Amino acid sequence: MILTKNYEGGIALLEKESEIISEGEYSVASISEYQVEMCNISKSFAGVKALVDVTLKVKAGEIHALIGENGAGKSTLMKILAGAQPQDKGTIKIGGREVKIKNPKDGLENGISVIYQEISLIPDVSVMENIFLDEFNEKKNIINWKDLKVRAKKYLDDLGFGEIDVSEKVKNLSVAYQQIVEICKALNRKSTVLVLDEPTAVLTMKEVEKLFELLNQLRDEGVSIIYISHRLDEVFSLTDRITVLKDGNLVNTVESQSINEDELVRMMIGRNLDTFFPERKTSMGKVVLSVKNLKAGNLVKDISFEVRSGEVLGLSGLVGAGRTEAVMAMLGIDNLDGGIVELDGKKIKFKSAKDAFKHKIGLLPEDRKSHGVLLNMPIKHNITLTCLNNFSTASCINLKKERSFVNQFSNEVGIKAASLDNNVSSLSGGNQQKVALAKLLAAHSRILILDEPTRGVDVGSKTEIFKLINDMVEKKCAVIMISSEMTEIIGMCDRVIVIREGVSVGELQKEELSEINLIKYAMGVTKDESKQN
Ligand SMILES: Nc1ncnc2c1ncn2[C@@H]1O[C@H](COP(=O)(O)OP(=O)(O)OP(=O)(O)O)[C@@H](O)[C@H]1O
Repeated sequence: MILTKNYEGGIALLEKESEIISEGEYSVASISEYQVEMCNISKSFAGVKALVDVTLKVKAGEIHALIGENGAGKSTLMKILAGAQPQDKGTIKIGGREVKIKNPKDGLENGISVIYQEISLIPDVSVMENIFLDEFNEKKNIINWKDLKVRAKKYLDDLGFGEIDVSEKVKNLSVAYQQIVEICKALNRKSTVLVLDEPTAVLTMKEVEKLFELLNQLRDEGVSIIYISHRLDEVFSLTDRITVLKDGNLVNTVESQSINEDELVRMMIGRNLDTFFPERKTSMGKVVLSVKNLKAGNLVKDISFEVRSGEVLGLSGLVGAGRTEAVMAMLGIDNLDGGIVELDGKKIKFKSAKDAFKHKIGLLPEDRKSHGVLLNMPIKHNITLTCLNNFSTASCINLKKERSFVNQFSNEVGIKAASLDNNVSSLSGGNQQKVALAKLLAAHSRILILDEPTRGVDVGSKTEIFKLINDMVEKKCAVIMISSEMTEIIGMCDRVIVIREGVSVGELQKEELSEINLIKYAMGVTKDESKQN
């Protein structure tokens, strides 16, 4: 297969070089308006209809949003396009020509690159090796490391991420930086179809801006971009057309300019959304947890905060500011190099997450797949893992009691699953996140630390999750919430500590919370100046 430009600036896929007549002109009978045509695609997993007769058509030089509730079938459709999963039925055309994409190699050869929600880089090798991985093969046994370094650096500089060390192992990078490395890898493949699954979930506003600039640039170069997101503001600001899926079915494809947010939400969830941030009765108690002058590794230099029972404390800041790292060190998961942690006014040193859990402190980790859930265990066991004692007598689990709890609880959290006996790995990304949260809520912790609690969760379910958090807070639970979504911080928190470059630089009360104030603190503007706005 040969990928070449067509006369409209789009991309054509030719079988032989002889099909090219002159630049931009070739002897293929018909050239489709669409770069990607997935027609009547169906897919089932052991009785679960993930996709039913879905058609998706994406033009060259278009950013096309693919949206829908958790479990609607978005990732499955993209996995089929990339060759990660076979469809049961339906055809795929790329550049007007029908193609059989049987495996990921076929996907790559057809110019398709997917950046999944869960990063798929090799953690133990360097940034540059990950970017150029496709270039390593047995024929090329001499690697020009100097050249790789220069080229990797250029990609990162061009994207505005020159601070990433190309020789650093990927596992040592933040999730946001790992995502940038994934994008560099796709760019190096000269992909003509780029799929991004929730790419901004871990990026801050500044990084999102940079990413959007890059995506607009790629669109202008004729790349077809399929953009999966639960953030509707992004969908409107970035994309040209939107395809909505619901329960595995196509609802519609519309021009982004032709629809407003309420109409889109109705298409997605089949109803209106009343209040996004539900009301909470606030009644704060005394300080339950406090940290002073926390120091850990290079990222946590001097962080102090305290949280009261019945309070939601936000930790805000740019990606890499040290929020997650501070919490990990506080709980003894990572090394704590200095500072004081107090629980109920008494000095304490947690040895591990398990130790913290014994003190009724629960953590919802940022990396759901590695730390939040046990993927190869049933959904029901994941949920009751933290509260098995409630259903056990004399080391025997009362299975009936356990099942009834799991049924009720998974309903409350809104987990969509064919059966709660299925493994968590069979769930969509957003539903896995809900299992991680359910597991934590079921433990009835008195202090909850939620790191990006609604990552990958659809709009309707976000509201449900906020209600559950509010219920816990009304029962006097103290919540520490780390979130890159500023609207979420503003809508949910009673108070916010802003962290910049490993230091807690400011505290904002509820009435002071605004995007502009949060950004100013995060970027280093003094408190008095920020309050004037
Ligand atoms: N490997 C699998 N085994 C069993 N069921 C699966 C598997 N992969 C997906 N499913 C099911 O297919 C349906 C669609 O899932 P998919 O991941 O495509 O949803 P999604 O729209 O991407 O959701 P999200 O927004 O949560 O990422 C879900 O019901 C899911 O549980």
